[in-house]
Amino acid sequence: MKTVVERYHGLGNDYLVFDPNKNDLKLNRENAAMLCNRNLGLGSDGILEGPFIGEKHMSLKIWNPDGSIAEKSGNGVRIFAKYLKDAGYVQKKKYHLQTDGGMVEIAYLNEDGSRLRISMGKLSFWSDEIPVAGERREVINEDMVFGNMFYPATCVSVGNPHCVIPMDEISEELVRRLGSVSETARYFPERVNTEIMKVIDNSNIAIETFERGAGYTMANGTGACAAAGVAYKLGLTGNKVIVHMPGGDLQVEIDDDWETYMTGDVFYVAKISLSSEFTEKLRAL
Ligand SMILES: N[C@H](CCC[C@H](N)C(=O)O)C(=O)O
Repeated sequence: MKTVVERYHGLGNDYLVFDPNKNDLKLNRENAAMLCNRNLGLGSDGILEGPFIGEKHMSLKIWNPDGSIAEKSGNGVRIFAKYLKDAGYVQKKKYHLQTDGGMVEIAYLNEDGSRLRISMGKLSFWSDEIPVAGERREVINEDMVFGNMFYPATCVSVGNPHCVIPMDEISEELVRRLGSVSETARYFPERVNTEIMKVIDNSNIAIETFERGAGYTMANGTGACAAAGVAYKLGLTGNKVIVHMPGGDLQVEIDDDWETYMTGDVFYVAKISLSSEFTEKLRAL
């Protein structure tokens, strides 16, 4: 049986969709990492495995390129929803999708499903829900030491853990340097996604992101929601912001009980058929 995957990206954050209903290869942390390897495999910021058809809802499994599992991915769920439409799994314009980080609601905004609005669930700043080590508290503007410097960190769960640091100037170089330390810092029992954030005005922010289990990426959907939530929590912006990232923009809206909505595009790149030699190599891992 040929192993076939589909490549999509959301604002340059690229994913492979692996449908277990069409492939007999079983994914594990080793072969998922090999598939995502940009030299030895296909290269990707992660794998979206599914759909798993449940009684009431479909679900997916999100693999990071280091082989770890992510509870949620914002670009990932937009891409997966586009795949579900492309592959004929869904006819509705609105439905719920189950992730390990909670239920999200998908809404297609155009005919081909390339523009979507996702309700990403409720943000939580509570340490035990992110998680952040130490006594239970909201983790707001806490001085955290990364490397040999203090940074004012506000941490938030979007279903996956985020550490957001407001800065006057942001850059790829800075988030790579900081994120490679913060990802595995002692504060974060389950590691963390790091976003550095520049507030432009009351309805615009810019971020650079270093993802847990993936490193630097051109865009981060849950990261955009996390940064917008932190900017709003700190009173730096209103509840509707455009999040500017190197790969493009996402619109984020936060309602009164911290339910968060993300609107953005995705792009279908290719259907890829793996060689039998590579499939056998993956099967042996
Ligand atoms: N690496 C992240 C998951 C993907 C996040 C990002 N690609 C997104 O679009 O939300 C984690 O381990 O939590």
